Amino acid sequence: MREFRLLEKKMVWGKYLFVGGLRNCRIKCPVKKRHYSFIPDDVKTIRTVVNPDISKIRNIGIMAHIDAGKTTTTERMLYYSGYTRALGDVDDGDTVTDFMAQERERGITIQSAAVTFDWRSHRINLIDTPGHVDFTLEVERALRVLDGAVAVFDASAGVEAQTVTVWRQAEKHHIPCICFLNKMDKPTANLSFSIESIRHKLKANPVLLQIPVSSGRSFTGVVDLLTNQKLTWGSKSTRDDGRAFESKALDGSDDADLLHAVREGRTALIEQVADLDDEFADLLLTDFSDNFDAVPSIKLQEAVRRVTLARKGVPVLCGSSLRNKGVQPLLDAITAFLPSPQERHHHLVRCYKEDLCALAFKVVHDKQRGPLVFLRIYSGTLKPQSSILNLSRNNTERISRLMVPFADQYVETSSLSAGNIALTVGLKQTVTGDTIVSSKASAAAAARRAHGDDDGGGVKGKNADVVLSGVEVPDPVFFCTIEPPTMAKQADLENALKCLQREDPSLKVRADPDSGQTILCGMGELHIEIIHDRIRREYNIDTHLGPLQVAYRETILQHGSATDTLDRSIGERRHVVTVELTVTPLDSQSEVASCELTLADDLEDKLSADVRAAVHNGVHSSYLQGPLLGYPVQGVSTFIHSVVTESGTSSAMVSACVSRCMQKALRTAGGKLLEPVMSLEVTVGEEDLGSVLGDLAQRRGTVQDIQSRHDDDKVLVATVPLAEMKGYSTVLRTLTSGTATFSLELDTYQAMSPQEQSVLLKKMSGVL
Ligand SMILES: Nc1nc2c(ncn2[C@@H]2O[C@H](COP(=O)(O)OP(=O)(O)OP(=O)(O)O)[C@@H](O)[C@H]2O)c(=O)[nH]1
Repeated sequence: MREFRLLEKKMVWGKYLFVGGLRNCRIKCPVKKRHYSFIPDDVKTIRTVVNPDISKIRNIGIMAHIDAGKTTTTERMLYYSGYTRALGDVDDGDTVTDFMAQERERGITIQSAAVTFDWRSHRINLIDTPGHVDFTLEVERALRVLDGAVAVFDASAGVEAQTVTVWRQAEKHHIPCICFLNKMDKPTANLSFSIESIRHKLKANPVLLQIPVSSGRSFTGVVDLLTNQKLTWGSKSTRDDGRAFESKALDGSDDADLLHAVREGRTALIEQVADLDDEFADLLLTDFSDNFDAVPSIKLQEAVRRVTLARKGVPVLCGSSLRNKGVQPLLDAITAFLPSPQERHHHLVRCYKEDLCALAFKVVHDKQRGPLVFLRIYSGTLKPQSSILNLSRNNTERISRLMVPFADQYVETSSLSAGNIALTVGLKQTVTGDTIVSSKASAAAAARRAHGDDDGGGVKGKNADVVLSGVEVPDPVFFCTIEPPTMAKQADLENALKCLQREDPSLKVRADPDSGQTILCGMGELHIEIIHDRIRREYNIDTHLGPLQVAYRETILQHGSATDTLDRSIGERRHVVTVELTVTPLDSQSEVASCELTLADDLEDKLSADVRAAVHNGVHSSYLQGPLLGYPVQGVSTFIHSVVTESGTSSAMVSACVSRCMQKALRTAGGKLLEPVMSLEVTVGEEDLGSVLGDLAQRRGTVQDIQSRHDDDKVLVATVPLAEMKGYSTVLRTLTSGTATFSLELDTYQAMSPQEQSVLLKKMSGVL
C-alpha cells in the first residue's frame, strides 16, 4: 500500500480546527454536538487511497427533491463503509458533505460535495447534490460526469416536483438509476403509492427488489426478492447505529402476510425482468419452464443489472436512513447494478485511447491554495507536477498537486487513472466545462482517430471535434444591485465576485451601463441570499443589496427595417459604414427562446471575415439589451441586406453602426415585454388549501391541477408570474403554520398584457 501524506498540518473540517495533523489531533474550536477527542486509527478517511481497478469504480450521484434524505443517506454510507466514526445528522448540523456554514445552519445542501469511499472492494465516488431548485446547475454539473445515480424519495410523498427535474437531467445524460424509497418509518409511508408515482410522474419502469418488513414506526427491515433473505435491524431506537443487522432465509415461521407478499413480489419481479431482458426470458423458458421460481438468484441479479444498464427499468429499494435501516443493501445495489466507467460508452473518449482526457466539472476557490479544480478522468492518468493542455481554451497549465476529495478534506496522491474523480491544485485558467488533455499531439492524435484516420497521417480533425461537451448554464431570473460598504472596498468586492463566479457559473455579474452599479443575477431568492452571505463570511465584506428585481425579456410585435450610416473621423483616419437590415418576430414555438441572424447571400462572400465578425458582434450586442427597458431580446430574426464600408473603416465602427441600426429597427418593430412565468407546486393540508388558493389568485396565479395524495395532503399545481412570488416562502409559512412545502421552477417567458406592461414601464421610469 502506498503512503499518502496529509496535505496540511493544520486542517479545518467543517467548523473543527484540527491541529497537528489528523491523527492524535486536538480540537480547538468544536461546535455543535459531535465530540471527538481524536480521529481514531480505524477511520478510513485519511488512511490510504489507491487506484482501484476501473471495473470496481462507481461514480454516482445522489439526487432528489429537497429534504428527501440525500445527506442523511450519504452520512450512513460513510459510516457503514468505515469512513466516519460517528453518524452525522443534518438536524444537528454536523454532516460531512454539508460542510458550508450556510448548509449546516439551514440544514440544506447548497453545493454538490464529492466523497470517496470503498464498499466491498469497490471504490465509490459519490456526489451529494442539492435538492433546491435554485441550485439545479450544481446537479447538472455533477450528472455530467457521473456514471449512475441514486434517486432518493420520501416514501410518504412519492415523486415530488424537483425529483421530476433532476430525473429529466439524468435522462438527458443517459444515466442508469436506482430508486431508494427513504423514510419508510413514517406512519404515512406508502410503498405502492410511491411505486405508482415513479411509474406515472417519471414515466419510468420501477423494478421492485425488496418488500418492507412492517410499516411506519414498526418498520424493521426488508426482504430481498432476489435472494429471499430477510434483513432486519434490531432496535427501533434511534441510538442503534444499524451497523449490525440480521440476515436469514425466509421460512415458515415468518408472518403469513409477509410470506404471501414476498411470493407475489418475486413472481412479479421474475415476470417483469423476463419481459425486459431477452437473455433472461430465454433462460427461463429453456431451463426453468416448469418452475420459474427455481431460477438462481445470481441469474436474476445479472438480468436486473442488464435491465438497469440498458435503462429499461429502475431497481427500487426501501429503507429509513434516519433510523439506520436499509442503507447497506443500497450500497450493495450500487456496486451490483450501476455501471463502472468502462460500461459507459463515451465515443469521443475512445479516440484518446491511453492518453489523458478529463473534464473540469467544478471549481472551488480556496483562499490559501487558489482555485481547486475537480476533474473527471475519462482516459489516461493524471499526475501532480505535470503540464496539461486545456483544449477548450487552448492554453497550457501546470498541476502542482493531485488529491482525492473527501468532502472538504483532501488526501494527496501521486497518480489517478481513468474512471476516477480528482481534485487538482494549480490550474488557474480552467473553468467548469473545460476539456483537459496531456498535449497538443495527443489532441491531434485523438482528432485523427475521430475522423477514422488512424494511420498517423496529416491532422484532418479539428480540436472542436475532440472537446467534451460542457455544462449548459441556465439564464438567471432574478437580479439586484450590490454595493460595497465603502468605495475602498469596491476592488475587494470585484475580486470576491470573480472568485464566486468561477465556482458558480449560474451567478452572473454585470455593470449597469447607465448607473455603473454592479448587478448580481441569480437563479432565485435563496441563491442571491447565499451569495450575499458568503461575501460577508468568506470575504469579510458587508455589502448592501438593492431590491430584488425580476429579469424580464423583450421581443418585437412586427417586422421593422432600418438603414444607418456612421461617418466618423478619429485622428487622421475616416471611418464610413452604411448598414441596412430588417428584424422579424420568430413565430415557431421552438424558436422564440432564441434569436437568429442571416446575411444576404452575396454578403457572405463579399465581406471579409473581420467585417462579418463585427456584424455578428453588433447584432448580438443589441440582442443583449432591448430598446424598451434594456432586457435581453428573444424571438427575433435579423436579416442583413447590405453592409458598405469605405477602406480604412475599423471593425469596431462596423459593430457600432450595426448596433445603432439594430436599435432603430427594434424600435420601429414595436417592443413587447415578456415576463418569467414559474411552475409552482404546493403540497398543503386540506384545511389550508382555501387560503393558499386565495393568496395565489391575488398573485395572478393560474391553477392547473389539484391532486389528492394518499395521506390526505393536496398537491396544487399552478403557474404564476415570478414577479408575484417574492417572499412567498414567508407568506406560505404564515398561511399554513409552516406545514406546506413548495417548489418553483421556470416554466416559460410569457407576453405581458398591454395594461401590465404599461404599469411596469411607468414603475420603472419612476412615474408610479
Ligand atoms: N422520518 C425520517 N426522517 C428522515 C429520514 N431521513 C432523513 N430524514 C429527515 O429529513 C430531513 C431532511 O434530510 P436531509 O438528509 O437533509 O435531506 P436532503 O435530501 O439532503 O435535503 P437537501 O440537501 O436540503 O435537499 C432531516 O430532518 C432528516 O432528519 C428517514 O429515514 N426518516
